[in-house]
Amino acid sequence: MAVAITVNHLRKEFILRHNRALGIKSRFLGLVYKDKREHREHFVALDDVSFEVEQGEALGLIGHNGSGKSTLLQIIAGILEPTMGSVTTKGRVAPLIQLGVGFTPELTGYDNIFLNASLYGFQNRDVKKRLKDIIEFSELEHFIDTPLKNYSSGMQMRLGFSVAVHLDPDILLADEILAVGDQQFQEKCLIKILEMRNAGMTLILVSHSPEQVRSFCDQCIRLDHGQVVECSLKENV
Ligand SMILES: Nc1ncnc2c1ncn2[C@@H]1O[C@H](COP(=O)(O)OP(=O)(O)OP(=O)(O)O)[C@@H](O)[C@H]1O
Repeated sequence: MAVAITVNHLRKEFILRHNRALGIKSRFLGLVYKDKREHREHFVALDDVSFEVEQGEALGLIGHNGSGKSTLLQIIAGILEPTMGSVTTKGRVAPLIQLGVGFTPELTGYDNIFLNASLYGFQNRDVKKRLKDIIEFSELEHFIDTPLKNYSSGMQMRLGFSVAVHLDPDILLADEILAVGDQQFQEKCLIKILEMRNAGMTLILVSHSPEQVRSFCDQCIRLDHGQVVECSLKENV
């Protein structure tokens, strides 16, 4: 089997600023002297993370709040740069990571479809061929000429999901995005993901639902404070 995603000794540090405790004097001195300014901490969000996902395989990513799951997905999607390490992906990656990423609030749903698809490298003429299916799947026909800023979070998710899955991704990165959809739409999305998996798509699914991970994934990884902890679908999820 060919490998679709390789994550190689990934490390991500964020800088945390601690300036709440600074008194007026220190803040004043901080304006003049660099070393008196806020205290900065290098926070390690991902620590030496390595794994591979084969083509057509589905990996479940689990872990407590703040364990590094979204950070990892954003690095795989190319949205964030790692501090150290590397990621390679094979094929077209569709990141369903954060609501609103790749969309412009002032533009209508219709215009956002073209904008979002262009970020995946699609020409307008190719989008037009898929337009009917994208709008129909999202069930947003009535609101498609409304600016995105007037969409609810569930409506934004519907549009984002519909665009992503109609652009033939080889790899889908899904970060709890379905959580904001209503139950009927969630089920429709899960069926669509299953169909795409059957057609050979690779999937990374971040979820807090053990049931979802067990029914969708072939293997899983648990992150604990940014480190990979072994995880077995049968015993740990
Ligand atoms: N831009 C940033 N600056 C500073 N710290 C950040 C930044 N982004 C994420 N972090 C920190 O990195 C850690 C991992 O965050 P991340 O969002 O990846 O966790 P998560 O596992 O997806 O959490 P959840 O289950 O709550 O979605 C957290 O402690 C978070 O505060």
